[in-house]
Amino acid sequence: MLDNKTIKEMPKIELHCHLDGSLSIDAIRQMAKNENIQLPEKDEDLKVNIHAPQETHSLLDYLACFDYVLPLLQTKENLELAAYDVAKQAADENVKYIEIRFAPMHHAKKDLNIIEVTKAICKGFEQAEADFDIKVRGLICGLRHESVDTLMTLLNIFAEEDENLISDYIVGFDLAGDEENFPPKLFTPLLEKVKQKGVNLTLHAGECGCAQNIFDSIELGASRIGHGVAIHENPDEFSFLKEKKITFEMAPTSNFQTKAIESLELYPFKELFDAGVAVTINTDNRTVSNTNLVKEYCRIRDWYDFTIADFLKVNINAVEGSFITDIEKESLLDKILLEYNQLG
Ligand SMILES: O=c1[nH]cnc2c1ncn2[C@@H]1O[C@H](CO)[C@@H](O)[C@H]1O
Ligand SMILES: [Zn+2]
Repeated sequence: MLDNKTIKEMPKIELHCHLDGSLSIDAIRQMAKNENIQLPEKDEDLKVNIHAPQETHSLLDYLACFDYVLPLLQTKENLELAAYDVAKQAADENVKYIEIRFAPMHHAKKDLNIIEVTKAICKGFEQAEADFDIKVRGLICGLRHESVDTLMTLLNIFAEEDENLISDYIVGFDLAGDEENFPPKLFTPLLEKVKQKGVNLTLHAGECGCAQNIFDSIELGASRIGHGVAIHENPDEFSFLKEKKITFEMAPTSNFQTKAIESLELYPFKELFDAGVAVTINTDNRTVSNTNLVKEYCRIRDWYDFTIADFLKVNINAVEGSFITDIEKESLLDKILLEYNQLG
């Protein structure tokens, strides 16, 4: 069986990681200091607030855990620090390319507008790229409980053509939050606009037991699906998903925590992989799920006895599904192939 050291050394690509769910304890403490906000002194006490319990009752329970850090994420300085911090953690896990997603509206509760929020986060990405061997891009999350009219304003971020930092770093759009009460079809007018603008689309879907949300999301233009766990109900559709080259962004720890799936026997990762569907491995939320990408790879190894070649395939899937240009994909692929060839 593959050892942990080799897994740590493997070059990795991560497509599904939330900024607000992935802050290190050091960064949280620094941000609180910047804002004069008191936190519990002991890390043990702080962790109770920032990690979701191993067993939450539902996705909504899990989502409640994000509230704690949001008051810290309302200034340019802290947003830049947060973006840098998450990219740094990923670089430490030998992630070579990461797409970090965030909901601008979560961070525009005080003085900043959504453009200022986005710019500050992109600055953090830029600094991380300068300091570490990692390429970082950002995705904009719309929150499903917001009205379509409100969410439409997020598309202004993609109109900032003369704003180089934003157009260089922001590569796609997503809908996150309460999938059960706000299924994809509600957002048809919004997603039509996303399509018209030629913005890449990934959607959280099939995290609440409803496989139809996956098919609706694809119909509405998503080339990638966040989690997609409910697809286990529809094995007959795997060939359709393969043909359509739909990328599944799965996150083992999170998927069990949110009750997206009840048992390992039902978890569709391996069936999708064997059917040639483009599955990928992600953290979702390093802090809320108390994980990192090395731990997620170890889980997959333990469950399915994955080999280096299997992990390479998963990473090729991730490169192909990423929202960078074909030329960038080629050079990223060359880079990771070189490192894989030097392993074990
Ligand atoms: O697994 C998930 N499913 C749905 N929404 C999520 C998940 N993880 C995080 N968020 C939501 O995305 C927002 C922006 O990062 C977070 O604040 C949280 O509400
Ligand atoms: Zn997510």
